[in-house]
Amino acid sequence: MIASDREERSIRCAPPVRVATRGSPLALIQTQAFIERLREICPVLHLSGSLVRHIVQTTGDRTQARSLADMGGKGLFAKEIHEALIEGRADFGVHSLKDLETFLPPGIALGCVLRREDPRDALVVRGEPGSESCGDLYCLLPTGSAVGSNSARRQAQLLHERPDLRMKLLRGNVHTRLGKLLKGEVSATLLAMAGLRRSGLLDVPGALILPLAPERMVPAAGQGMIAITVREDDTVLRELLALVEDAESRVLATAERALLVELNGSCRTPIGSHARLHPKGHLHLTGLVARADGAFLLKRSIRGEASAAAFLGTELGRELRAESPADIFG
Ligand SMILES: NCc1[nH]cc(CCC(=O)O)c1CC(=O)O
Repeated sequence: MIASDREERSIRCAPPVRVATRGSPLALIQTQAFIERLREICPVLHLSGSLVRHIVQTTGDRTQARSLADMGGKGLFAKEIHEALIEGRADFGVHSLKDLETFLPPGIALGCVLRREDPRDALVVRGEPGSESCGDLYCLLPTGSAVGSNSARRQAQLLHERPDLRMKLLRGNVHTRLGKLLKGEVSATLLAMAGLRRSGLLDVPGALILPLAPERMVPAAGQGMIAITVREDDTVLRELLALVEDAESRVLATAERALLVELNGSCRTPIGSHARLHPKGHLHLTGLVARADGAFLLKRSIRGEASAAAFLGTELGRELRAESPADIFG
């Protein structure tokens, strides 16, 4: 039984397996995490040459546009990776789930998600540990402080609490943004804990990292999850990915993304979507819709059976839509 199981698996992961990824430091770290999981399931992939990394430069990496939203938002980091799969140059694509468009192109499937890292956003402020004694995180920022962020979702939620803050665009990868903060270009920035943690940047002298509760700063759908894409018709590799999948994370991703499907907002509409599983198997989903200036902000939650993840996302999406001004998803 076990022997035949093994035999079957070794057939199913016949090398070489080619993994497409962006070349950013975080993308490479995430790709390494995927490769390690794959090798646990499929030891033959330890052999040299059995696993090939294919680095793809995406539109999102190339552009210096003012803001990614101006260029069409999400998917800008994924397009060339999808093309590599469709054209048969690679077998798997590695993505941050939150950067993956809501509707994948024909022929591309979401093969699996890996175990979720910390899904929270963090406010990162210049300062030394110990200076966060004021009781409330945001009070570290004097009135009128400049905060660097390109995310309409983060800006909206911060401005809703602190309309006095000034938002500045701050592009670049996690390292670049931290560098700009330390140089004094801005007083603070907002970053994903997952990116900071995976990049080993939780302990940077001069930068104080203050994680924000998901109820206060609702994360993006899929935040903290690595997603693997695969050709839809590649049944063999899809079965392999099913073994890599983290089932709980997939349930969370399903609920969070069903909300996006229902709202189908433009990439400029700030939308937050965050699911959690409670010990008795209940799923708790929080959704957020706002205007980028924070003047309008709507937050709602829903609870239900984890097996109804997609339904809960759709229901909460409907509720948010019904209560929002008609023009907000324009
Ligand atoms: N928008 C870029 C991006 N895409 C994924 C991450 C971090 C990892 C994750 O959230 O899964 C980041 C950086 C950030 O938002 O701070």
